Amino acid sequence: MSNLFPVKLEGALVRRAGTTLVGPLNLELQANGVTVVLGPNGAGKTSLLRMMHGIARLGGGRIDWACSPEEARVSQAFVFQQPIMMRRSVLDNIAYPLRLSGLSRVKAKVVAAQAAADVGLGDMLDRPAPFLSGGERQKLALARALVTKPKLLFLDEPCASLDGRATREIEEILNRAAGHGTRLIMSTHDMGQARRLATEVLFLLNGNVYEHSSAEAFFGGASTAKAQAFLNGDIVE
Ligand SMILES: Nc1ncnc2c1ncn2[C@@H]1O[C@H](COP(=O)(O)OP(=O)(O)OP(=O)(O)O)[C@@H](O)[C@H]1O
Repeated sequence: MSNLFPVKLEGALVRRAGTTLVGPLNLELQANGVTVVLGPNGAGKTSLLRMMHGIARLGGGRIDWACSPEEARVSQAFVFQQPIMMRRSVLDNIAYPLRLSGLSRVKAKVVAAQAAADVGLGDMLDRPAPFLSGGERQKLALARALVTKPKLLFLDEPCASLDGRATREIEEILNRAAGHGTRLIMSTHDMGQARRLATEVLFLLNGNVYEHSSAEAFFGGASTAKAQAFLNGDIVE
């Protein structure tokens, strides 16, 4: 259970060069579950996640967490589609956020080694991150994000361009994290993944939330024609 929630967005938007990328959005998310953000290319999925995480500047409106903004900031992490790694070992990459949070070098390495083992990288501790495969790199990104035990984890298409096996392994890690109480908000283009992981769906179109419903309701028959067309694999604009 997380004390960041409910989070309320009121008129929240992101602008870039005079264009509104996402919003204005009114949205309330509750403490439990896995929110999957769906929508066609350019719908604003990445912008929404970045706005909520505070790495895209709020150009209007507000985002109110159930805790202070500072507490919300330190309680969340973000996994990017193309994770940025230090050109150092797997262990050093995972230990880095722990060192930043003040843990001693020795303690950080012990905790990081366990986190690496938890995502299946236990036998690659000394391998330089640039030498990892795409799937291994994404597991490293997850270990690095989860090692500080965030209450909320954003993921932007975490399995894009990964094969079925790597995707399954990543989903197992995400399920475990969710089971341990980490709130997940993620975008994906993989409808199978959305069905497997989502407890609720945010369907975005043209920078706005077009549908917000339980996964059961959404996949059972979306309530808007455009969401249903998207589910059917049609081109939606
Ligand atoms: N830095 C930027 N400057 C200008 N426009 C941008 C910028 N980043 C995104 N956009 C535009 O904002 C809109 C929303 O982009 P966003 O990446 O949030 O969509 P998305 O749903 O994540 O798309 P995709 O599925 O293709 O990743 C798009 O039209 C995109 O071209």
